[in-house]
Amino acid sequence: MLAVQQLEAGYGESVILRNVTLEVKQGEVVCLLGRNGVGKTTLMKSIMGVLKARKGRVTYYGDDLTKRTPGQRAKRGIGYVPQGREIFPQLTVFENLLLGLEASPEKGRVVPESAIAKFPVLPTMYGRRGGDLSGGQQQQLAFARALASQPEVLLLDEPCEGIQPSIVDDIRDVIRSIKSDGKTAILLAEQSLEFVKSVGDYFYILEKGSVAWEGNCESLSDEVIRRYLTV
Ligand SMILES: Nc1ncnc2c1ncn2[C@@H]1O[C@H](COP(=O)(O)OP(=O)(O)OP(=O)(O)O)[C@@H](O)[C@H]1O
Repeated sequence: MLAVQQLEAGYGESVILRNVTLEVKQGEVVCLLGRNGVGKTTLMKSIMGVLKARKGRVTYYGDDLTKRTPGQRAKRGIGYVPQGREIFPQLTVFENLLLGLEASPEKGRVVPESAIAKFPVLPTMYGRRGGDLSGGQQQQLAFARALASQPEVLLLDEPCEGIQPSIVDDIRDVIRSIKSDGKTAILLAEQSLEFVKSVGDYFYILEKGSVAWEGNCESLSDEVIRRYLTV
């Protein structure tokens, strides 16, 4: 459903991604792996349209999104949980959630129960400012905010980074439950191989901004890990 074809992207004079091609299918969790700085976040931003592609294409059900704005991509069904979460610190938890509805194709709806039910802690803190939440709570809020528009594709950029183990487990359960409904595709940038193996179906490894290896998560061998992922 989501395809990236021969994508090139970068910042200023520097080219970060070169000739990246990948595909994310409905009901699958596709993992994006690679050492620090290889371009995982840059790829996420390019798919979302926060960063413009210099070459290549991003398509969704065959529809070319490459020239579309991030808002248009969100309305088309792509949800994004950025690295670092990007919660609005001065807004309340509830207001942060309402902002997720801005990406919804139909305006004026309420935040769907399905988004909230996955994070039962959030309704207990609706009136608190986003900036006063712990990192793990902010991550849950960012995730629920992305789910508010009921996306068909979810881009998750290192959702477990700096998060306490109990919340990592909660996030794993949420990803599994989304996967089990079979409707949503997930692209997950992740450093933890244990996490990848517990939720992932397919993986792509980036090295120097290009896809260096890909395969089913069960086939992720120690040799591939040593060659492309060990620091
Ligand atoms: N806004 C920016 N301006 C210039 N260079 C940038 C910018 N953001 C990232 N880079 C550079 O692009 C390269 C890829 O960074 P990116 O954040 O995409 O990697 P990553 O694989 O997500 O790394 P990490 O696992 O550490 O998050 C790095 O060399 C980084 O320094």
